[in-house]
Amino acid sequence: MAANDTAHPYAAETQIAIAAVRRACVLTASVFNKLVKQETLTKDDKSPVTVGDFAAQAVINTILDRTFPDDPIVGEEDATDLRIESGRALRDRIVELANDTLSADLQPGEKEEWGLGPNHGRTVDQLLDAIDRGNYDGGRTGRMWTLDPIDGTKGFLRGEQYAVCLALLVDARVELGVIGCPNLPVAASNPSGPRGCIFVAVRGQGAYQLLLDNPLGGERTKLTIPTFTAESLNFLESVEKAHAKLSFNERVSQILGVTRAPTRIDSQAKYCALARGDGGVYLRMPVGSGYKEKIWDHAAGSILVEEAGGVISDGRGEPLDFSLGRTLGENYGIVACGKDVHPKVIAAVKQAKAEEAQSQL
Ligand SMILES: Nc1ncnc2c1ncn2[C@@H]1O[C@H](COP(=O)(O)OS(=O)(=O)O)[C@@H](OP(=O)(O)O)[C@H]1O
Ligand SMILES: [Mg+2]
Repeated sequence: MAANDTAHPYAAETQIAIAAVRRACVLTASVFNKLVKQETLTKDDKSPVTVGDFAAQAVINTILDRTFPDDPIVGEEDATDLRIESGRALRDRIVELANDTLSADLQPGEKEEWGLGPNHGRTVDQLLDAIDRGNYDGGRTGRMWTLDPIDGTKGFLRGEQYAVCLALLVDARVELGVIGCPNLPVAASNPSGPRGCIFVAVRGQGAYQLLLDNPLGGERTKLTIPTFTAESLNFLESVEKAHAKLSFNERVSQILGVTRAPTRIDSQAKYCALARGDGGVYLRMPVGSGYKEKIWDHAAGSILVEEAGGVISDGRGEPLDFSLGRTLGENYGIVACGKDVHPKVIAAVKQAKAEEAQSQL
């Protein structure tokens, strides 16, 4: 993968996606610094994340729309609540923030004609329409983007991990994934060191980590999932107990003989950590609430894992099916890890499921 090389398939899409995700990361980081840190919030006040979510989706969709106007987008947010009178105050903050971000100075590698840079302010209606470009229902054929403007909303509010996640799918196969992680340490070995990474993977071209500050001109690290022994393997899992069955993970790790404690990280930053070898297995099994995983929560992460040499499937070993609309409707859980470990994890998941069924008799 060469971000600046237009001879590669998806070279233009890659550059636009990196520029769009980077802008959204700058926006969300500034929302955190201005609103989450400084505003007096009640514990359950989600308004900063709401402002950040909508404004980031407006910015990314505006940038995508400018270069790829025919591409549909499956985005997490829609602007219905912003179009009514009671949404006016929120809408005004979002419009101001999105326009500030869209009109900020160009970075090296970003181009004026991509719709970035000074004098590209948008009207309220243009920005609401940009948010609603994310209303596509998904499907089996053609190109489509998936977008999660702030994945890991709880992590965002805690000042921990969250991710801006963008992927391009063609005929329901992920071809490009870009994930921005503003709070992720550049090196896991130096957790208090510099933070802010962008992860990029293009089908057949590998997976890379770039620096959020200087994604097109700075250092690029090729990512490969290392080989793990049972002793060195650890699990990457959700922080929120309602999102994955962590007791099940514990049993699977016992069956595998894992000795290291799990690492809990919010959002698709788990896929990024896996791709660069910070942990050996991302396991996410449903809690049984009937929740269906959303395609924007896994598309970008899945190609990152595959291009780093790993495998991703559901908990039964079946490939993820991105063709069924906005959810992974037919899949059951997620298992992502290195190729050598994958069959063992699937076998351990099946054993743990069988034990669970037995105990419920
Ligand atoms: N019930 C349930 N089960 C499974 N997954 C759910 C559920 N509810 C939400 N979500 C989705 O989880 C996304 C957050 O990602 P994680 O679970 O990996 O991170 S976290 O530890 O919860 O922060 C989160 O993404 P964001 O909403 O973008 O934060 C949701 O898409
Ligand atoms: Mg999400």
